[in-house]
Amino acid sequence: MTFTEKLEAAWKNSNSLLMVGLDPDPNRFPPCIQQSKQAIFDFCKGIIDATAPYVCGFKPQIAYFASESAEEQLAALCDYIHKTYPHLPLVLDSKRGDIGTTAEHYAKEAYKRYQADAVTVNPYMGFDSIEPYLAWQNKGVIILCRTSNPGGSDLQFFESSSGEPLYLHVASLVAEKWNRHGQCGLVVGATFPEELKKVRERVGDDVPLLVPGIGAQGGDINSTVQAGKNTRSTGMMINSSRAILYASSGDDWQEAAAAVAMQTRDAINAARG
Ligand SMILES: O=c1ccn([C@@H]2O[C@H](COP(=O)(O)O)[C@@H](O)[C@H]2O)c(=O)[nH]1
Repeated sequence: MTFTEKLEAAWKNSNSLLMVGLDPDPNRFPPCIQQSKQAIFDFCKGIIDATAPYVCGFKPQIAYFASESAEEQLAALCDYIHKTYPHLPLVLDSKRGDIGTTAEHYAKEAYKRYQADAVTVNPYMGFDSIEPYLAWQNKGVIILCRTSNPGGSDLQFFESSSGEPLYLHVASLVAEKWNRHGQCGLVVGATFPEELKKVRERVGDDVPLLVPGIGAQGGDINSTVQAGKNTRSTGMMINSSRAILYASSGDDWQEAAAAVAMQTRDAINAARG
């Protein structure tokens, strides 16, 4: 099964466009978890089990694991997701970008070591830096387009000679040239619904958008869904990390995370119409 087939099935069967981001920060773990030798694994597993009924997938952010020398815990977590929730796509957020020979190893890291269904990548070094990911024909390649952070405008709004901003050029390149196996997606922030709408118009129905920026970054759910949905009222993995992970720092952390995930899914679904 390809990444996009798995994602389509998850959207339909879970009736959810919500993706939960796994950004484990040990300083914010509840006290009952902090003593564990594998606290990062235990915390993320607790969040995954609590929120799985409400999501279309999970997005671990590799930096949170690597900075704590917890790559083995990330690998164990990815294995756990695959075995326990085989219907839910796993998107590794690593935003890699390098020359082809090195990119081959980043692709192997994502798809083999971590068994990711898809990985985020940075397009700034051009097609030969993306090509090694495309060699894994069933796997997803989710390319940064219009990121959610304020500084994203510094470069992504830079205009080409045709007057087109760089982020739209990236959207066209991906949709028209790079998407060889139909497994490419784009990252577009919920904090910029106008640009999200332009990207959706540019790429049509079949390029999935990974949309971070609701929750802790303040993106509006209704505007996000109106701007980014496709004609089937799907097409997005709308990510929320901190607002769900740290909904409570007490003993009720799992219940609180589940409640926020359910509310967020319901708000997204209400906006889908
Ligand atoms: O443009 C981007 C691309 C990726 N991210 C990542 O998404 C989550 C957002 O976390 P929140 O706590 O929901 O703000 C995080 O892992 C970022 O690295 C993004 O925010 N914007």
